[in-house]
Amino acid sequence: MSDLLTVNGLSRRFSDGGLLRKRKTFHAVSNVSFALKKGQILGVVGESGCGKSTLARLVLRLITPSEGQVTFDGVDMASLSRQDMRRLRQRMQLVFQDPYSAIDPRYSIRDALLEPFRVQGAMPRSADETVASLLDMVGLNSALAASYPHQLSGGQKQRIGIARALALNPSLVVLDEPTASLDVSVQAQIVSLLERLRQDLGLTYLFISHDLGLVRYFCDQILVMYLGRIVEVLPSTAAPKHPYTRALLDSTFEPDPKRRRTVTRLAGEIPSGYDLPTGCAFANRCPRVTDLCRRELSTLWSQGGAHQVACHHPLTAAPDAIIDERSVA
Ligand SMILES: Nc1ncnc2c1ncn2[C@@H]1O[C@H](COP(=O)(O)OP(=O)(O)OP(=O)(O)O)[C@@H](O)[C@H]1O
Repeated sequence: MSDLLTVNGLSRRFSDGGLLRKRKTFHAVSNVSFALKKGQILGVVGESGCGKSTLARLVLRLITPSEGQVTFDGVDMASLSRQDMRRLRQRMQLVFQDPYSAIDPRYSIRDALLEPFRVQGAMPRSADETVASLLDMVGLNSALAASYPHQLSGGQKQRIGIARALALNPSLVVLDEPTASLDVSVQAQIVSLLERLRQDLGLTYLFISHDLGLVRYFCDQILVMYLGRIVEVLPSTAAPKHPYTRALLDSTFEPDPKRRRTVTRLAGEIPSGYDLPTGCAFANRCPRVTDLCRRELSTLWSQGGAHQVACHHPLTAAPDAIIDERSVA
């Protein structure tokens, strides 16, 4: 399987609005590299503010990188003219977290679904048929075409958001927390819809979430981000080796009491992105920290196969072996 998307040494810094001499630089994404194969689902996980959405916007070139390169299907996106970029955009689409703000409340569902064609200046010959087939694709009745967003439930709106993203037949879909604003039962329906669409349409997903449990269930490969950097790259079935990934996993809900583990609460504050520490950014919260961690940042190093970790003292025990005795009734 060939790579659809490759990202090399991608960084993005933001300057605050201070006067020139006092201006401070915020490191939102630092030196991120990965490859995403056609047909695969890559999860990007981390706490709020770790740079997930900035990474998504960089990949889609909605913002330009401070450094680094994004290659889509063999084409360096920085080399494209505006017109070529517009053409390429059809092949990479974004599904937003908040379906409420993603659809203009003044548009009927029909108009919302036809908008991508209008923007590209390529209206379909039979607009009604196109709208009906998009609605059918996401499991909605074609009668909804005449409705307005306020008449729809959150789940229905997210289905419209997905249909709109798929209208122009993209290859890559970036899903930015697509289920975060939905009820748990609706979340499960949206995840299974996304899985069916991926199989039926041969889509490739970049799936952004703060929920490691969901990412492990849905994705093939996972990138774990902490303060703008990748701290671990792991296949979804692998046991985490970075203490941060471990702590994220421990904080997810495990319905099976036999597999339930001790919940480790992360102590300490996330350092500021204005003032990155020299060593590991997780050092002040890490139970395994040593002087080496405070002094030197570990590069990502191989743990066998596709598994890589940026940690001087990676974990060795399998996670599910660590069971909280108190929770086993
Ligand atoms: N245009 C901007 N100017 C200044 N800082 C920004 C800008 N965009 C993002 N940031 C900062 O970069 C950091 C990363 O933000 P980002 O939205 O990528 O994180 P995230 O992991 O997606 O968080 P969340 O899950 O809360 O959406 C945040 O601290 C944010 O304040």
